[in-house]
Amino acid sequence: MAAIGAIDKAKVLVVGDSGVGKTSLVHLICHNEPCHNPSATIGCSVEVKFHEFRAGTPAEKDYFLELWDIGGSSSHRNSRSIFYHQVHGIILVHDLTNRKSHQNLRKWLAEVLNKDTDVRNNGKEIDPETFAGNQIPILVIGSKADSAEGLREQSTSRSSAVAEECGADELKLDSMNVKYLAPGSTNSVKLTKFLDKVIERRYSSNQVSGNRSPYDYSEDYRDKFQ
Ligand SMILES: Nc1nc2c(ncn2[C@@H]2O[C@H](COP(=O)(O)OP(=O)(O)OP(=O)(O)O)[C@@H](O)[C@H]2O)c(=O)[nH]1
Repeated sequence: MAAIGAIDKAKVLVVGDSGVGKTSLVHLICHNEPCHNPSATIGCSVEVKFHEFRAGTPAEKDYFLELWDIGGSSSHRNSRSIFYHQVHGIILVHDLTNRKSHQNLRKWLAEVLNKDTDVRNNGKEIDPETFAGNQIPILVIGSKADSAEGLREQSTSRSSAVAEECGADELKLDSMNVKYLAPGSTNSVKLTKFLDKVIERRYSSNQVSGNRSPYDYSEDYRDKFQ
Protein backbone atom coordinates (compact mmCIF):
# COMPACT_ATOMS: atom_id res chain seq x y z
CA MET A 1 0.00 0.00 0.00
CA ALA A 2 1.27 3.50 -0.81
CA ALA A 3 2.09 6.01 1.93
CA ILE A 4 -0.94 8.07 2.94
CA GLY A 5 0.58 11.30 1.66
CA ALA A 6 0.84 9.80 -1.84
CA ILE A 7 -2.79 8.73 -2.13
CA ASP A 8 -5.14 10.71 -4.36
CA LYS A 9 -8.89 10.96 -3.87
CA ALA A 10 -12.18 11.39 -5.69
CA LYS A 11 -15.64 12.43 -4.56
CA VAL A 12 -18.83 10.38 -4.86
CA LEU A 13 -22.25 11.75 -3.90
CA VAL A 14 -24.75 9.36 -2.31
CA VAL A 15 -28.30 10.67 -2.73
CA GLY A 16 -31.89 9.47 -2.42
CA ASP A 17 -35.00 10.05 -0.31
CA SER A 18 -34.85 10.26 3.45
CA GLY A 19 -34.84 6.83 5.07
CA VAL A 20 -33.95 4.78 1.97
CA GLY A 21 -30.76 3.63 3.68
CA LYS A 22 -27.90 5.83 2.43
CA THR A 23 -26.07 6.03 5.76
CA SER A 24 -26.41 2.28 6.28
CA LEU A 25 -25.12 1.61 2.77
CA VAL A 26 -22.13 3.96 3.07
CA HIS A 27 -21.21 2.35 6.38
CA LEU A 28 -21.32 -1.12 4.85
CA ILE A 29 -19.20 -0.04 1.85
CA CYS A 30 -16.58 1.80 3.93
CA HIS A 31 -16.37 -0.40 7.02
CA ASN A 32 -17.57 -3.76 5.74
CA GLU A 33 -20.00 -4.12 8.62
CA PRO A 34 -23.66 -3.22 9.21
CA CYS A 35 -24.58 0.11 10.81
CA HIS A 36 -26.91 -0.44 13.73
CA ASN A 37 -29.31 2.41 14.60
CA PRO A 38 -28.18 5.07 12.11
CA SER A 39 -29.48 8.54 12.89
CA ALA A 40 -30.99 10.85 10.27
CA THR A 41 -28.28 12.76 8.43
CA ILE A 42 -28.52 16.52 8.80
CA GLY A 43 -26.67 18.21 5.99
CA CYS A 44 -23.98 15.79 4.95
CA SER A 45 -21.73 13.12 6.37
CA VAL A 46 -18.51 11.98 4.67
CA GLU A 47 -16.93 8.53 4.95
CA VAL A 48 -13.81 7.36 3.15
CA LYS A 49 -13.28 4.10 1.30
CA PHE A 50 -9.85 2.81 0.38
CA HIS A 51 -9.94 1.57 -3.20
CA GLU A 52 -7.41 -0.34 -5.31
CA PHE A 53 -7.91 0.99 -8.83
CA ARG A 54 -7.70 -1.77 -11.48
CA ALA A 55 -6.56 -4.28 -8.87
CA GLY A 56 -4.44 -7.11 -10.19
CA THR A 57 -3.37 -5.27 -13.34
CA PRO A 58 -0.15 -3.38 -14.10
CA ALA A 59 -2.16 -0.14 -13.72
CA GLU A 60 -3.07 -0.94 -10.09
CA LYS A 61 -2.96 2.12 -7.84
CA ASP A 62 -4.38 3.08 -4.43
CA TYR A 63 -7.01 5.80 -4.01
CA PHE A 64 -9.37 7.19 -1.39
CA LEU A 65 -12.99 7.56 -2.37
CA GLU A 66 -14.94 10.09 -0.35
CA LEU A 67 -18.59 9.03 -0.07
CA TRP A 68 -20.69 12.13 0.62
CA ASP A 69 -23.92 10.93 2.26
CA ILE A 70 -26.43 13.73 1.68
CA GLY A 71 -29.35 14.01 4.13
CA GLY A 72 -32.54 13.32 2.17
CA SER A 73 -34.98 15.52 4.06
CA SER A 74 -36.85 17.87 1.71
CA SER A 75 -36.58 20.65 4.28
CA HIS A 76 -32.86 20.97 3.46
CA ARG A 77 -33.26 20.99 -0.31
CA ASN A 78 -32.29 24.64 -0.76
CA SER A 79 -29.11 24.50 1.27
CA ARG A 80 -27.55 21.21 0.16
CA SER A 81 -26.34 22.45 -3.24
CA ILE A 82 -23.11 23.48 -1.50
CA PHE A 83 -22.20 19.77 -1.44
CA TYR A 84 -22.63 19.30 -5.19
CA HIS A 85 -19.40 20.77 -6.51
CA GLN A 86 -16.46 18.83 -7.91
CA VAL A 87 -18.34 15.54 -8.09
CA HIS A 88 -16.75 12.54 -9.84
CA GLY A 89 -19.47 9.93 -9.35
CA ILE A 90 -23.05 9.58 -8.11
CA ILE A 91 -24.72 6.72 -6.22
CA LEU A 92 -28.51 6.91 -6.46
CA VAL A 93 -30.18 4.98 -3.63
CA HIS A 94 -33.79 3.83 -3.54
CA ASP A 95 -35.73 1.57 -1.19
CA LEU A 96 -36.98 -1.56 -3.00
CA THR A 97 -40.11 -1.57 -0.83
CA ASN A 98 -40.96 2.03 -1.77
CA ARG A 99 -41.65 2.63 -5.46
CA LYS A 100 -41.89 6.39 -4.99
CA SER A 101 -38.29 6.49 -3.79
CA HIS A 102 -37.28 5.01 -7.15
CA GLN A 103 -39.33 7.54 -9.13
CA ASN A 104 -37.72 10.33 -7.14
CA LEU A 105 -34.24 9.33 -8.32
CA ARG A 106 -34.79 11.42 -11.47
CA LYS A 107 -35.42 14.45 -9.25
CA TRP A 108 -32.25 13.72 -7.31
CA LEU A 109 -30.23 13.41 -10.47
CA ALA A 110 -31.62 16.69 -11.78
CA GLU A 111 -30.97 18.41 -8.46
CA VAL A 112 -27.34 17.29 -8.37
CA LEU A 113 -26.52 17.82 -12.03
CA ASN A 114 -28.13 21.22 -12.28
CA LYS A 115 -26.13 22.46 -9.35
CA ASP A 116 -22.72 21.24 -10.48
CA THR A 117 -21.40 23.00 -13.52
CA ASP A 118 -18.60 20.42 -13.74
CA VAL A 119 -21.03 17.62 -14.44
CA ARG A 120 -23.75 19.62 -16.11
CA ASN A 121 -24.71 18.58 -19.59
CA ASN A 122 -23.62 21.84 -21.21
CA GLY A 123 -26.49 23.64 -19.55
CA LYS A 124 -29.15 21.51 -21.27
CA GLU A 125 -32.11 20.09 -19.40
CA ILE A 126 -31.28 16.88 -17.57
CA ASP A 127 -32.23 13.67 -19.31
CA PRO A 128 -30.91 10.47 -17.71
CA GLU A 129 -30.37 8.93 -21.14
CA THR A 130 -27.74 11.51 -21.93
CA PHE A 131 -25.65 10.00 -19.15
CA ALA A 132 -25.36 6.63 -20.82
CA GLY A 133 -22.23 7.72 -22.68
CA ASN A 134 -19.01 9.19 -21.48
CA GLN A 135 -20.50 11.21 -18.64
CA ILE A 136 -20.24 11.16 -14.88
CA PRO A 137 -20.39 7.55 -13.60
CA ILE A 138 -23.65 6.61 -11.92
CA LEU A 139 -24.52 3.55 -9.83
CA VAL A 140 -28.09 2.77 -8.78
CA ILE A 141 -28.58 0.85 -5.52
CA GLY A 142 -31.84 -0.68 -4.36
CA SER A 143 -31.76 -1.15 -0.58
CA LYS A 144 -33.79 -3.34 1.78
CA ALA A 145 -33.73 -6.35 -0.55
CA ASP A 146 -34.44 -8.45 2.54
CA SER A 147 -37.80 -6.73 3.08
CA ALA A 148 -38.57 -6.71 -0.67
CA GLU A 149 -38.26 -10.47 -1.16
CA GLY A 150 -42.01 -11.03 -1.14
CA LEU A 151 -42.76 -8.14 -3.45
CA ARG A 152 -43.19 -8.14 -7.24
CA GLU A 153 -40.42 -10.02 -9.02
CA GLN A 154 -39.50 -6.87 -10.94
CA SER A 155 -38.45 -5.06 -7.79
CA THR A 156 -35.84 -7.68 -6.93
CA SER A 157 -34.65 -9.03 -10.29
CA ARG A 158 -34.70 -6.73 -13.33
CA SER A 159 -32.74 -3.48 -13.48
CA SER A 160 -34.84 -0.47 -12.62
CA ALA A 161 -35.92 2.07 -15.24
CA VAL A 162 -33.60 4.79 -14.01
CA ALA A 163 -30.58 2.46 -14.11
CA GLU A 164 -31.41 1.49 -17.69
CA GLU A 165 -31.93 5.10 -18.75
CA CYS A 166 -28.58 6.15 -17.29
CA GLY A 167 -26.76 3.13 -18.68
CA ALA A 168 -25.82 2.47 -15.05
CA ASP A 169 -25.29 -0.78 -13.21
CA GLU A 170 -27.67 -1.54 -10.36
CA LEU A 171 -27.08 -3.41 -7.10
CA LYS A 172 -29.81 -4.75 -4.87
CA LEU A 173 -28.84 -5.46 -1.32
CA ASP A 174 -29.57 -5.52 2.37
CA SER A 175 -27.18 -3.11 4.06
CA MET A 176 -27.57 -5.04 7.32
CA ASN A 177 -25.94 -8.11 5.81
CA VAL A 178 -22.26 -8.14 4.75
CA LYS A 179 -22.79 -11.08 2.42
CA TYR A 180 -24.39 -8.76 -0.16
CA LEU A 181 -20.99 -7.14 -0.78
CA ALA A 182 -18.84 -10.24 -0.26
CA PRO A 183 -15.59 -10.16 -2.26
CA GLY A 184 -16.09 -11.78 -5.66
CA SER A 185 -19.88 -11.46 -5.57
CA THR A 186 -21.71 -9.82 -8.49
CA ASN A 187 -22.51 -6.80 -6.33
CA SER A 188 -18.90 -6.40 -5.27
CA VAL A 189 -17.68 -6.64 -8.87
CA LYS A 190 -20.20 -3.98 -9.99
CA LEU A 191 -19.20 -1.67 -7.16
CA THR A 192 -15.51 -2.09 -7.99
CA LYS A 193 -16.19 -1.37 -11.66
CA PHE A 194 -18.08 1.80 -10.73
CA LEU A 195 -15.31 3.02 -8.41
CA ASP A 196 -12.73 2.40 -11.14
CA LYS A 197 -14.84 4.53 -13.50
CA VAL A 198 -14.99 7.30 -10.89
CA ILE A 199 -11.19 7.33 -10.65
CA GLU A 200 -10.90 7.37 -14.43
CA ARG A 201 -13.32 10.28 -14.60
CA ARG A 202 -11.38 12.18 -11.95
CA TYR A 203 -7.87 11.60 -13.22
CA SER A 204 -8.34 11.44 -16.97
CA SER A 205 -9.92 14.90 -17.01
CA ASN A 206 -7.88 18.02 -17.71
CA GLN A 207 -8.17 19.04 -14.06
CA VAL A 208 -4.89 17.22 -13.44
CA SER A 209 -1.63 17.24 -15.29
CA GLY A 210 0.45 14.10 -15.04
CA ASN A 211 -0.36 11.27 -12.64
CA ARG A 212 -0.67 13.33 -9.47
CA SER A 213 -3.37 15.60 -8.15
CA PRO A 214 -2.23 19.19 -7.58
CA TYR A 215 -3.38 18.82 -4.01
CA ASP A 216 -1.71 17.09 -1.13
CA TYR A 217 -4.43 15.17 0.70
CA SER A 218 -2.29 13.71 3.42
CA GLU A 219 -3.59 16.06 6.12
CA ASP A 220 -7.20 15.11 5.33
CA TYR A 221 -6.74 11.45 6.17
CA ARG A 222 -3.80 11.23 8.54
CA ASP A 223 -5.96 11.01 11.67
CA LYS A 224 -8.39 8.57 10.14
CA PHE A 225 -5.87 6.03 8.87
CA GLN A 226 -3.08 6.12 11.42
N1 LIG B 1 -33.96 -4.21 6.61
C1 LIG B 1 -33.20 -3.21 6.16
N2 LIG B 1 -33.22 -2.03 6.79
C2 LIG B 1 -32.44 -1.03 6.32
C3 LIG B 1 -31.62 -1.22 5.17
N3 LIG B 1 -30.98 -0.04 4.93
C4 LIG B 1 -31.37 0.82 5.88
N4 LIG B 1 -32.26 0.23 6.72
C5 LIG B 1 -32.95 0.86 7.85
O1 LIG B 1 -33.68 1.97 7.35
C6 LIG B 1 -33.64 3.06 8.26
C7 LIG B 1 -33.11 4.31 7.60
O2 LIG B 1 -31.75 4.07 7.23
P1 LIG B 1 -30.68 5.24 7.01
O3 LIG B 1 -29.42 4.59 6.57
O4 LIG B 1 -30.60 6.15 8.20
O5 LIG B 1 -31.38 6.06 5.82
P2 LIG B 1 -30.89 7.41 5.11
O6 LIG B 1 -31.21 7.27 3.67
O7 LIG B 1 -29.45 7.68 5.44
O8 LIG B 1 -31.82 8.52 5.78
P3 LIG B 1 -31.59 10.13 5.91
O9 LIG B 1 -30.37 10.34 6.74
O10 LIG B 1 -32.85 10.62 6.61
O11 LIG B 1 -31.49 10.69 4.54
C8 LIG B 1 -32.80 2.59 9.45
O12 LIG B 1 -33.68 2.10 10.45
C9 LIG B 1 -31.98 1.44 8.88
O13 LIG B 1 -31.61 0.48 9.86
C10 LIG B 1 -31.62 -2.49 4.51
O14 LIG B 1 -30.95 -2.73 3.49
N5 LIG B 1 -32.44 -3.45 5.05
